[in-house]
Amino acid sequence: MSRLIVVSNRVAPITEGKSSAGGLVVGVLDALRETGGIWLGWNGNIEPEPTQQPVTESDKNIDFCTVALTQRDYDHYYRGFSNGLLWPTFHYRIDLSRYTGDDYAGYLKVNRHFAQILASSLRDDDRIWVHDYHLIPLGKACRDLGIRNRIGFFLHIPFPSPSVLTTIPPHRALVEAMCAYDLLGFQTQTDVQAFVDYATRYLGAAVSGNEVKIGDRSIKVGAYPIGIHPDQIRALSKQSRRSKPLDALKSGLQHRKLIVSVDRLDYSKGLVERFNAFERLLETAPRHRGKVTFVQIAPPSRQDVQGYRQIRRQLESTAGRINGKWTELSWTPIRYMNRSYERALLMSFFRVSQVGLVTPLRDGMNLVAKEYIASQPAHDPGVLVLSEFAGAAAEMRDGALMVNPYDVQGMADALDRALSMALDERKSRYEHLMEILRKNDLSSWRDRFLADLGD
Ligand SMILES: O=P(O)(O)OC[C@H]1O[C@H](O[C@H]2O[C@H](CO)[C@@H](O)[C@H](O)[C@H]2O)[C@H](O)[C@@H](O)[C@@H]1O
Ligand SMILES: O=c1ccn([C@@H]2O[C@H](COP(=O)(O)OP(=O)(O)O)[C@@H](O)[C@H]2O)c(=O)[nH]1
Repeated sequence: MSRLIVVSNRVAPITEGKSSAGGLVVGVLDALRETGGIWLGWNGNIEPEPTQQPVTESDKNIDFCTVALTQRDYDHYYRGFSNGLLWPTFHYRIDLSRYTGDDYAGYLKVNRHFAQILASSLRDDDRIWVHDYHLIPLGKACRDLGIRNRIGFFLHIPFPSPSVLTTIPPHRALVEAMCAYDLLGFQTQTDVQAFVDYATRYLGAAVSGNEVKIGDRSIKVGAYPIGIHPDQIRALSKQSRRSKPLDALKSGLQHRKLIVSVDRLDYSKGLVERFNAFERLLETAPRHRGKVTFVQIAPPSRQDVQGYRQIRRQLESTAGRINGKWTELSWTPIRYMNRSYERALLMSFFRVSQVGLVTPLRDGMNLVAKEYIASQPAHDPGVLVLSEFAGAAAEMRDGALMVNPYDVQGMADALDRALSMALDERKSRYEHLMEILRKNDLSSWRDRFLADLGD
């Protein structure tokens, strides 16, 4: 039978239950658990010499094949080109992006290395599914080694419009490399359109239906919004209902309402704007003072990449300023935590909250938005306040309260509306959203992508 080989920079921790604060790992692990397969990627370690032979650990039906990176590769490939240039640019933060030729060379080198590792154990009928911006040139590197298997690529982050993409010096080489894949998957139709716009304008592509023709190559493109397993999340949200952390959260609340947010500590997530919106709510709707607590869980991420330390300092000072001004002896308005929690616990926090506040400035999808809804009790659901710039907005705009994350007053108004919403309206919004989450669940993401990739 044909094997499925998944390749991504980050690979799930093999220990069940260990928290992993990133949507790619969460989504791919859940999807692979059902089909089984091989998952190749970086093990998160730095070693003096490049790994020639990946270490394989098997867990049930998945073989995890991982390699270490050298310090130099980590600096140029992960920290430099991937997270110092591609991440900010693809999230429209060209002010934060830094290009160097050495980073680009290191990025290509690691991609070639991954291709060699793949080539060494590949069977003719294996299907290869490559994930995310770290590995854009992997398909081309495979083709250069003579690999003819079906290879699909899924981008978890937004694909920027051509005017932003072209700020990347090797933009043309990057997009040409994408054309080595048989199928290109994006989170939303907006991302697909941005890719098609670039391909037609800069590469002379002709588009017909979901096929993009460039020279003698024909590539399928499509939107495959990543989902969750809503019923599993629902079950998870109830699993920790008697846990100590949940008890501690509830006893700290003292029956106040709860607004909750969970994000990696990333400048793309709009945290400062969100803190300011919560303060604006306290200023403009005084009835909420002392009556609502905002819990922000923000595990540190990519702390050695420029831009991330700055956002951390900025947030600490914003939270300190707001709490300094508004805290009373018996109430702290913002609880800001730089730590991660196991997913089951997070879901139980969502379940007891009244509002899920998800307001990224840009986001490929944002699984937290989907998990928030799936965790709600059907008889008394909370309200999702969602940024129009999250990929999740394409599916969830009719059930969530939509906001522009740059509009502090607009977000404060949405919070006020969410906190005051009548039960009937909350229920009908929740039911509508659950229907969508069930229809576009994680299995359908995987199955649609693999069906289009073909054998
Ligand atoms: O691996 P890290 O550098 O620690 O970063 C964590 C992951 O962040 C990004 O996740 C994205 O994928 C999610 C699932 O599709 C999506 O909902 C979210 O909007 C994206 O930001 C990144 O794309 C992953 O490669 C990282 O592993
Ligand atoms: O402390 C944490 C914080 C986040 N997550 C999970 O990490 C994922 C974050 O994915 P999302 O798509 O929202 O954003 P990303 O971090 O991938 O940009 C979600 O499944 C969260 O439940 C977690 O397990 N523990």
